[in-house]
Amino acid sequence: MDSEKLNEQWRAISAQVSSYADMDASQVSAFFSRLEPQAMSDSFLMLTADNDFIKSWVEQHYVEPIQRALRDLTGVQFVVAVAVDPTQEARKAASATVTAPAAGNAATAPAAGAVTTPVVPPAPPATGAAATPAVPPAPAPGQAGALGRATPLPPSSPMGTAPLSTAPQPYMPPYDEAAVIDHYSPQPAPEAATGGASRPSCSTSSLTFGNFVIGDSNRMAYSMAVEVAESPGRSPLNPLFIYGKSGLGKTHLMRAIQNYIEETRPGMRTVYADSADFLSKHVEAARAHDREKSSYKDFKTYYEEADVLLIDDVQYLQGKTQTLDIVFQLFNTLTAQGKQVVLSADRMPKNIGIDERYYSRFSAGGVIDIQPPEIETKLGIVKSFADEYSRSEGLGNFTLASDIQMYIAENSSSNIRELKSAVTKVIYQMMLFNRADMTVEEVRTLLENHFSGGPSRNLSIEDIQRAVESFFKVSRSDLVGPKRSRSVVYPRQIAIYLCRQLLDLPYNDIGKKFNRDHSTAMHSVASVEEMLKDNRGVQEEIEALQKIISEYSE
Ligand SMILES: Nc1ncnc2c1ncn2[C@@H]1O[C@H](COP(=O)(O)OP(=O)(O)OP(=O)(O)O)[C@@H](O)[C@H]1O
Repeated sequence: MDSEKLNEQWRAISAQVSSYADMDASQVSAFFSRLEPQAMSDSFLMLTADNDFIKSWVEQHYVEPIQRALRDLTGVQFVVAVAVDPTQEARKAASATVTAPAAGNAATAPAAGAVTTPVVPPAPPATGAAATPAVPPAPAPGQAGALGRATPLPPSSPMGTAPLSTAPQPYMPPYDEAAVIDHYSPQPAPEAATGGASRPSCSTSSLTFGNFVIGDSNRMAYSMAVEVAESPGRSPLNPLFIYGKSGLGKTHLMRAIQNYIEETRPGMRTVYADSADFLSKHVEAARAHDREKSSYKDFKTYYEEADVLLIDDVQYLQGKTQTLDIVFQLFNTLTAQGKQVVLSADRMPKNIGIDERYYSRFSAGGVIDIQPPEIETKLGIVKSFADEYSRSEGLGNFTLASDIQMYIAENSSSNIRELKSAVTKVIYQMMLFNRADMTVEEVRTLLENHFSGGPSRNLSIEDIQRAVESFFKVSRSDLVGPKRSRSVVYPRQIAIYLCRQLLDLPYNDIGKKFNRDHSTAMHSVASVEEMLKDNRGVQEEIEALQKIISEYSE
């Protein structure tokens, strides 16, 4: 079978799997993007996965639905084999650690036009009492579609010094075309659909799966968290390591796992520890040890007896060797007994600056990042938070006007804390002065100094593309087109890098504006970061470009 036919067949099989009521179409789509069909005969289908983790996940969760789809489509019982293709992994090298399975559950119906509705696990196999909790309402419609919008420039953005005029011949680094990851896709990829099902929420904390708004930026992390909550201690998600910048929802997911388990498996002991808190308790226990021998033992026992241990923000332990050793011992003790460990950090394990034996063990299970939220996700969070706030404050039928919601979503940075506090501020103002009819202009004035982006929130991807085009003398059609010559690839990578640094947008959104996919955008950023480490020419160009671009946003 030629490859075109094979791909066509695979698409039909994927569509069939997605159509099953017990499958979450968006997760199937996200997950199957990590698979490639290699061969198909009358009763045999061979697939390759990015890596071992994906392979074993597919074997556990998707081989049976694929066989079912094949049976439904052909009437024949197929054998489905999955192998690992290291080339595939290499092509997606930039996303090597973003290997995420999906919880095999249906999703809540999406709000019209929005892509931000929580995916939710079905009631887990309850080991104790615990009725399935009430389902909170799904987020209301957001406004769909890509918004070519103004986004903030981080206040800390380095502004360089080299003026454009001093760089008549832009520097070009050595170029190896074969090594370029470049998935050119001028046709926008179809939006992943979200299915529908009931979802749990937990009463013990406000941070639950039920009020976690899902978008492309966090769907996989959410799915993995759900999977862990449903089946704690099961490989391959033990340990689970969630990473991402501040305020993107790592703690929310960890607490949601904890709450879900506490509610559905009352016999299990879950322990959540913030690393800073863990460190101070450890220091305290070590000090008290001289006076009272049991104190250190008590400290350790508290964690050792956990069935599920969640340690948040482990980057905080960098350089704290003794505490890290304790974490590592606990980690080994618990995982060896099949107890679940969940860790989080603001960066991937290998970038934390800890001993290799730690980070390689921490990376041994599921490693997943949370990306900055897309505009639709932010909108979903604004809406959901406003609803939650008005419910908890007993504000009755209060709603936040859609233009105000959009204003906040568009202007807040990726840190959801900033977004939430903007909503609180607006609602508070409305209530305090009995001004439910506040206009978006008034909200703009109220929030004038609230957002961290400052004046550069008027910057867009197009502004950066324009600056890069004139700097490197390339045309827009080349910058976003299929060409892979060195003179085009390098400026394209720089432009993508700058978009990521200055606009704080998800890779997917950036990739789309360059007709590229998420992994190509990620790879571009990783390549430039690599060059920046020791290449003065590249550093100077980036500085010069940042200076030019900063003028656009003044
Ligand atoms: N997808 C989401 N849906 C709803 N609320 C969210 C979402 N993501 C984040 N939040 C909210 O944003 C706030 C910050 O999230 P959280 O504390 O989980 O971030 P974090 O990634 O752990 O940050 P840090 O690294 O600084 O600890 C919380 O109030 C959380 O509930």
